[in-house]
Amino acid sequence: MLGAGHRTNRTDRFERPVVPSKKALVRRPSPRLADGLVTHIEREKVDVGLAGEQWEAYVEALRTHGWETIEVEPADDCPDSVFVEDAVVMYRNVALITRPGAESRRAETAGVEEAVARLGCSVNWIWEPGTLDGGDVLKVGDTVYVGRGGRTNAAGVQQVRAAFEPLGARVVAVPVSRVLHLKSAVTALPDGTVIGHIPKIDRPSLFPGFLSVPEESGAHVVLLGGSKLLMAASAPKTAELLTDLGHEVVTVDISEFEKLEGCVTCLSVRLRELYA
Ligand SMILES: NC(=O)NCCC[C@H](N)C(=O)O
Repeated sequence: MLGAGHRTNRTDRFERPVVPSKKALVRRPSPRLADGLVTHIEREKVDVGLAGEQWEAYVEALRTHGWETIEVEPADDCPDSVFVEDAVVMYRNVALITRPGAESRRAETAGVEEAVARLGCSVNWIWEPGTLDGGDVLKVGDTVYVGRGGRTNAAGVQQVRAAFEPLGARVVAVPVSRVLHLKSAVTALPDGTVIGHIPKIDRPSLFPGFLSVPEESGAHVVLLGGSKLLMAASAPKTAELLTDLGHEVVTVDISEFEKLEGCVTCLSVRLRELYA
C-alpha cells in the first residue's frame, strides 16, 4: 500500500514520472569555518572542533528521522560552504544553481551542481547580473517567496520567476533588510503557516496565515515529515509554543553555526521530489 501523500501520477513537463524523495544534501564544514562571513551580528570566536561535532549531530538527526543524507564534495577553501542551502534552490525535481550575493561564496556552487546533476535533477542557473542565495527562498506549497535583500538582487528574483513560474510556481518577492536572508526571518510549518519573529520581518502582512514566535532562532524550522520539526536548541520558548500546537519538535545545538548567522535550514537541502 502506498503511504499518505504518495502521488503516482506526478510527471514533469516532459511527462517523466517524479516521485517523493527523502534525500538531503549536506556538506562537511571547512577547516576555515571560523573565517565565515558575518554581516548583521558581532563576530564571536567559532570553535571549529565543536562545530564539527554539532554538524555530525545535525546530520544524525536528519538520518534518525528518515532522511538519506548525501554529502556534497567538501569545499575546504570556502569558509561558508557548510551552509549548503545557499548554493541551490530546489523546486520539485528542478535544481536552480545560485549565484551567491557574496563573491567569496561563488566557488561553492560547482560541487553542489555536480551533486544534484548526479541525482538526475534538471539543472538551471542564475546568471550575471543576477545574484541569489538559497537562504532567500521559502517555498510554501506552490508559492515561492524570494527575499530581495543584501544577497539577492532584483535580477535574481526575476530569474527565479523565469525558472519556476513555468512549472506552476507563484513567485512573491519580499523585502529583507533586517536579517541576512528571508529564511533568517521566516519559515513555514507543515500546514503552511509562516512563522517569524516580528522585529526581524520587514512586512509580516505579506504572509497569509502568520504566527509570531518569541525568539529570533525560533523562526527557523526544517520539516522532517509529518508533524516533526527540526529546530535549534537556542529557541526553547518557541519549541514549547510549537509543541503545544501539536508539533513534534526535535532540537539540535548549532551554536557555532549561529555565530556565523547560520540556522538549521541552511545546513541541508531537502530534495522532496526526484525522477523515478
Ligand atoms: N541560508 C543561510 O541562512 N545561510 C547562512 C549563511 C551564513 C554565512 N556566514 C554567510 O554570511 O553567508
